[in-house]
Amino acid sequence: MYRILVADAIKPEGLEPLLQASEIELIQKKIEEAEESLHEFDALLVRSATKVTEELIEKMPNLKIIARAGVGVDNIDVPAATKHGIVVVNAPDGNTISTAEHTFAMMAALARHIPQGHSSVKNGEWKRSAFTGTELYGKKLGIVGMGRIGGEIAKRAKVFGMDVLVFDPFLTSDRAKKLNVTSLSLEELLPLADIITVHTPLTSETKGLLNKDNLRTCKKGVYLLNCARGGIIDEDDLYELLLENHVAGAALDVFVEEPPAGNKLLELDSVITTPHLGASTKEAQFNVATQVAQEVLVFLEGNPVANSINLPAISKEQFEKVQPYYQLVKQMGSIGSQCMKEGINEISVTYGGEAFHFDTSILTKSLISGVFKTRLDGPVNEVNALLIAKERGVTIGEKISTDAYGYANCISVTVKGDNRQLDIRGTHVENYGSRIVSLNGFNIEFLPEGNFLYIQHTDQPGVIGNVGRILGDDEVNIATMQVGRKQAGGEAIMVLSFDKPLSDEMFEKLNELPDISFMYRMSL
Ligand SMILES: NC(=O)c1ccc[n+]([C@@H]2O[C@H](COP(=O)([O-])OP(=O)(O)OC[C@H]3O[C@@H](n4cnc5c(N)ncnc54)[C@H](O)[C@@H]3O)[C@@H](O)[C@H]2O)c1
Ligand SMILES: O=C(O)CC[C@@H](O)C(=O)O
Repeated sequence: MYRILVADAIKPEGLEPLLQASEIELIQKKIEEAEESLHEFDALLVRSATKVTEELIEKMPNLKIIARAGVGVDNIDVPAATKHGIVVVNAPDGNTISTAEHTFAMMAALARHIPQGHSSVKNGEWKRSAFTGTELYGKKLGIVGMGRIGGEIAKRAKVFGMDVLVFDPFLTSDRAKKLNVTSLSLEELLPLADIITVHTPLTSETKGLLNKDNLRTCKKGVYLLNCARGGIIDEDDLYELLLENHVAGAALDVFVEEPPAGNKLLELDSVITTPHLGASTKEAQFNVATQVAQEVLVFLEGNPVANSINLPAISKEQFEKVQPYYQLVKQMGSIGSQCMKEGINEISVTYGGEAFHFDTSILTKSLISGVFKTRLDGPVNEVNALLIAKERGVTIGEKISTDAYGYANCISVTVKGDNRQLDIRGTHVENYGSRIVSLNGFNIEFLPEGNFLYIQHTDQPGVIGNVGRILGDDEVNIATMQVGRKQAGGEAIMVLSFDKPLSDEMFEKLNELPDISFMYRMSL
């Protein structure tokens, strides 16, 4: 049974996929109200009100996924979630249209002084000339951040007869051409635009992206809009430029502090505002709730998510290609870790054969998580595997090769410590399953599932018999046994599997046998 905490107001109809699922309990409570039971939740669903800090994450040791019903994840400490192995997903396009429409409504309201006119009439006035506005037609609209929302605004601006200038360092010339917009640097855009609207995420680079220094290069009388995140236009600088009438007016849906109690921008008539309503439509709220509900469900069922912030995005099609090897590499990592009784300096993997014509990075993450899972206490998974390896100074190598050692596909993993190294090879055969086919250069074949004993010994009569006898005397049943050697009379290996893990006592007894070089227990 998975327990999901819905901590913000998320549209209940959108949560239907989770409500319909079996083995899922959905609890709608604010964090403060759920304080006593935070440790029980597997998933957390939020909008922008809940601040998902590292402190909160630490109070939720069972948490596996954080879902943001919306686009911006600036209310979530993503690095902390990553460190704790928690997947973060969002709903990237469910509210695009609503936010673009809201921005457009704000633009029209700004240009025609609609909120001011509205208040004036309600106050019993009829001041027509005081609210003379400007047409949008023929004006130059500067869009800063040409992603999903920026793109929708550009389309609407074109229909209004506006000339669209955009600044986005990541915009390709192809997309600019398709949208029929002029791509400029910020320095080029600012002096040309009559109206500027920002649609970037809030990051360390975009905080204060528009400030008094560069806004002074704008035309006097420019209009500014921020329906993205508070702080992209520096609030103090904006206040100063509005007082000077250098900026004629600003439309703000978002603020650095929300609600913006005491914010001096609210004192100015030239500022029109809404309480972070960009995504507040029935349609957008249904879309984002459905998107994240589906993502959480898919994730809890063990399938790949499409909109993760801290995992490589992987499509269903891609996952079908990756899936057969996903568990195999994790088990190979686990074998490597359990057989290396010392610190690990290096993990390298080669994906051999025709099968690996896809992005193998998720497989490498699965391998690394397999290595560390048996060594670390906390959560270890594909989300934090690379970070854990980096923190421990472990070098990771990944190669693709055409050589599959006679198999259709073959994954070779080497785990190196200060003094030793272990080489493992595995393959996957359709309708047959995964097998380990070589350990330390010894050909062998076993299914990597269950409790194992790996014994390296001298190849001579009696060794296998002795092992069998000691186990038999203590009524330990051998489930399977595989042997391998490189040459007669040299070193050889045995891999035995048991229904239960081998006891310490039995391990010691076997270890005392003559002609045994070393042995390891593994649970896979
Ligand atoms: N007001 C609301 O209710 C509301 C609703 C939805 C989204 N938002 C905000 O709008 C933002 C944009 O949403 P989106 O769906 O268009 O996101 P998106 O990821 O599709 O687009 C963001 C664009 O910003 C660009 N960008 C990044 N850094 C930049 C920089 N330094 N300078 C210029 N451009 C830069 C990116 O290249 C990208 O094209 C979100 O991050 C969110 O914070 C607000
Ligand atoms: O939850 C909301 O209404 C705001 C969402 C919006 O800011 C977003 O980033 O998607």
